[in-house]
Amino acid sequence: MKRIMFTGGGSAGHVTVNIALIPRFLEEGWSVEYIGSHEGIERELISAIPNVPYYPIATGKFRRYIDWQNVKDPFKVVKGVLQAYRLIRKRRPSVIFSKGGFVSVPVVLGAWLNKVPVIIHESDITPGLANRISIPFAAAVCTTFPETAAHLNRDKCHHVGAIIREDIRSGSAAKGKAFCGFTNEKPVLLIMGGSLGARKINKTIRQALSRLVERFQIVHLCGKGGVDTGISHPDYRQYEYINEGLTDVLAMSDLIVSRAGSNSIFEFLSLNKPMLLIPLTKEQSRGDQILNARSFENSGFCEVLYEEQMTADTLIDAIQHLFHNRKRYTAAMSEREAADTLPVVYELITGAAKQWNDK
Ligand SMILES: CC(=O)N[C@H]1[C@@H](OP(=O)(O)OP(=O)(O)OC[C@H]2O[C@@H](n3ccc(=O)[nH]c3=O)[C@H](O)[C@@H]2O)O[C@H](CO)[C@@H](O)[C@@H]1O
Repeated sequence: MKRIMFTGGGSAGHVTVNIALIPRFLEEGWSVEYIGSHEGIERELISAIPNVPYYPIATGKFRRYIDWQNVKDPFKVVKGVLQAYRLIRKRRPSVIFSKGGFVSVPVVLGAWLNKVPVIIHESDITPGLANRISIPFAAAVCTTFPETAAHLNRDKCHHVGAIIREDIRSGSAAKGKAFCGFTNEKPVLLIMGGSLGARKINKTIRQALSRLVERFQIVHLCGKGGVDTGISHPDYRQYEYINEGLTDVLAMSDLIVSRAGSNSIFEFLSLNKPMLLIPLTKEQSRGDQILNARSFENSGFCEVLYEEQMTADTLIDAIQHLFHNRKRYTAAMSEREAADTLPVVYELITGAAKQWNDK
């Protein structure tokens, strides 16, 4: 039986691309397995998919800052490489698909030592650290943005576009309203702080809440530990994270305020949802979300509010401005030609697997 192993984790953004691809491989009769970390979000998300065994391995973080964990983590990475090497030797996949995140580095090295081809996917304009380390060991790199080729070995690069789960358009606004218990006709504003939440956005939304609920019903995805149980209002719903049911919540939303994580913004784009993006700052990240947000802004798909300028007042102004101009954004988004990415990526991966098997 043809076997593919997926890897990637740490944040939902590093798993959702895999979740979009896995059904295609299962439908085509492949055996699909996943290598992730012991404690990352990927464990929970992948365990919910039937027929996909999950193998946890040790993993360490590659930090840009000083932390006592920096002493321990290289040992964890070495342990992870050994575990991944043994696992891949035993399971003998014909290809590995890596979405990135720290757990993917030991897997890519384990695959390379076993001479199993690796296909990488990069969601952002500039590659993340885990992918930068992994790319020399990979057969090919799929990119979401065409600009990414400028940062990589062009021979390995394939611009495929965003890989989005196929069910993203299947949501029902009525089910979303029932899920949230919304009963009136006010427009729905979705606040999404990225899969890991966003403390500053959460705080500012709550400062602006009494004014925002006058005009909107609000769904707030706050991230782990972000729910404030002291706030209760019939037009305000808070959740740490929604897995099942997110498509319905997206279908019901009229406007979205979000971080500029690549997967989320391409999902909003595919649904033509007017969006206000608040990218992570350069201090909080490598600046990838700023580039994502600018690219969308230049295409006329979104408005951007930089965190440094965000107060309750500027946030309310920006949301109102977006609401007034929502039709312009929806029109710009619906005019673009959306690529059918999944079949292209499927061909690329199966092509690499075939070449390896034919050797
Ligand atoms: C802090 C950090 O490192 N962020 C990075 C991380 O983003 P992060 O994982 O936060 O965000 P993304 O937007 O890329 O992906 C989030 C995914 O989670 C889903 N979702 C989110 C909330 C929820 O309640 N339910 C749910 O299903 C979204 O629909 C989306 O598919 O990876 C992205 C892609 O490499 C990068 O662009 C981000 O810069």
